[in-house]
Amino acid sequence: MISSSKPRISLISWCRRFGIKSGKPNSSKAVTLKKSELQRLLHLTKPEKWTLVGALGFLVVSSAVTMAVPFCVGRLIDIIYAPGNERTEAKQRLHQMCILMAGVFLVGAICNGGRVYLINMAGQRITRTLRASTYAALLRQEVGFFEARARTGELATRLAADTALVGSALTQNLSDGLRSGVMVCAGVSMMIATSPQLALVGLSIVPPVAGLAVIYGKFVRNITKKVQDSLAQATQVAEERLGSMRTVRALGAEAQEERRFSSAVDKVLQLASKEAMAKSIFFAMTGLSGNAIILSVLYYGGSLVGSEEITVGALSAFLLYAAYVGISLGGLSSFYTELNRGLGAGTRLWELLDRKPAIPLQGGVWPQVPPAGDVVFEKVSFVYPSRPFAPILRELSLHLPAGCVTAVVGGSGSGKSTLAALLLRFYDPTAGTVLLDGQPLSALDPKWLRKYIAAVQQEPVLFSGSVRENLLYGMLQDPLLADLKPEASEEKLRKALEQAQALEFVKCLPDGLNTLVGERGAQLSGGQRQRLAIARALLQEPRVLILDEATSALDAHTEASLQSGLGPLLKERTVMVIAHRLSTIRSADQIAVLDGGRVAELGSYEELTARPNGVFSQLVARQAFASAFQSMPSPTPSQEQPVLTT
Ligand SMILES: Nc1ncnc2c1ncn2[C@@H]1O[C@H](COP(=O)(O)OP(=O)(O)OP(=O)(O)O)[C@@H](O)[C@H]1O
Repeated sequence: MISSSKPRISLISWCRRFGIKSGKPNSSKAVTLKKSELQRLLHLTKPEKWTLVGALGFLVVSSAVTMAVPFCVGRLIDIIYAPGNERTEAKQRLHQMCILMAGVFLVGAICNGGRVYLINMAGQRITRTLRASTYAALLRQEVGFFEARARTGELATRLAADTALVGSALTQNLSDGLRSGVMVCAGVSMMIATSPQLALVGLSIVPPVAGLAVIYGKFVRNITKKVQDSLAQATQVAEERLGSMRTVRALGAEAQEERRFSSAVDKVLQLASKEAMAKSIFFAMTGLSGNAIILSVLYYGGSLVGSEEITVGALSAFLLYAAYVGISLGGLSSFYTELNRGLGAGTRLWELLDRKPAIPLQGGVWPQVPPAGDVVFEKVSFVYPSRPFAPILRELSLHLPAGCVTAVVGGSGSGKSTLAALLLRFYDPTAGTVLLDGQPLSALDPKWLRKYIAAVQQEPVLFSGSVRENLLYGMLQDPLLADLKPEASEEKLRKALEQAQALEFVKCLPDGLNTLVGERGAQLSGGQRQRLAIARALLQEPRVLILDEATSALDAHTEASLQSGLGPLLKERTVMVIAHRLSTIRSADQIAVLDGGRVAELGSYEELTARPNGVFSQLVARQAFASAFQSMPSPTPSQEQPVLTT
């Protein structure tokens, strides 16, 4: 005899093996089936309610047809086994019954097809809405959110896979589950109506299977979240590497990348195999239970037929109902599995959809007049959210007077680009304030702010599309830039390109302004990308312009003509120039030298070079020494921006 404690021990070890703790709440990362989450998931179906009601109607009819089959088959068998003296009448009834059944089957098939179509359409629409709102939620997040971890690939997976999982869990799966539920209820009722004793034998298996299903469902929810997480990590690895193919090739890192990706997908496989193991145990047990029912019903039913308590037809109908109930119970368990997978994926999506960005996209003071452009950094301290223990700026104070060109210089990593990022309000300072015309940036509407501040970043990015689309990027749809609509005139485009020294090369492109630039502008040179980015910024006609190493990829001649072309334009605005080549900032109104997270020196080029031991003088001296090597060819591995691995 098996002791009563034995199954408990094996169940506990089974649970442990799959990371389910019995009795106590699961680990903090575990997903529990909360009523509110289920409600939220179901809420997504609201816009599709009429489609789903239609599908439900079809479902009821098609299920009724299916459940009528065993009854009809039972009657047919009894007709076939009719005694000799009733044979002629039986033949007629058989004929009528078959015609009736053929008609009913046709209706059933049409309803089933209709159900599947409606459900699929509803599923696709829910997935579409979910994708769009997740993408919108992503776009609302502050810049720091995307840097917290290397996560663009992960986010792409959420957009593609998690949304599809939730969409199908709510529609296809819900419909199949409902169908199974209806069939189980109807089948059980018919079993009881046909023979209550037989029904008792047949249904004795349901309670233990239901218990198993609860444990299994909990496990599937947890493992789905883990599988989706590790899949997202694998996608992240692949996306980053494939997007930087030149660097991978130049450094001969293909084999290393192959191994890295293999180990990432190995993790997915490990988790998926746990899931498969649980699935196999569950399905094997439910299948075995189903067959055990059929066997015991046949055995017990046979004796009932022998004692003439039920007919052969009734036993056949009962067996068919039992089989349908068994299949539908299997369907219900799949429904339960998929619902839990949907919940697992849903939890990850809610995290994104509910996240409030640290810096909102809009909201705040919207001044009626454009700013004069007076910028003040007042005792600004800053650490990056992803590196909270590495202070970059320490109580830095700096005034950028309106209409003046301020150059910001300093050693590599001294915080120059960080200063620009704070001015664009990509981040908020951890202490201190950045002011524009005396107003803290945090009080101003970020949309208003970015209308008047433009930046040409150190590594300007162009998107796949034409040169024209890139120049007008962000302007076409923005009603705030109405003065540039419709599509900044050709003349304006031409002028901006001319000022950015880009007109000549754009003219030489195969389709001029309509030439496609490739992914991230890969079909253009670094210098061409920089000049297009400058033209894009000029088109915006900003009051404050940030040029962060904006001309670093240009040859000395093009850079000089660009500077002389830009000269008059820069006079009208507040300009922050970040430059390594110190010779290019001679004409700046003032130069701020960053060192140790503060402004170490401030003055004109002449004033600063006049201080023999000053930080700026040392920078100039070091650069003069380095320029002695300029004529030597640089060993740049590729044209791609230098890429570091995560
Ligand atoms: N997104 C980020 N997350 C965390 N740390 C960052 C981030 N960006 C920059 N840093 C760190 O902040 C410091 C300042 O970087 P920043 O880009 O402002 O320097 P920089 O003076 O512009 O350098 P360079 O002249 O080399 O471009 C560096 O130590 C850098 O490692």
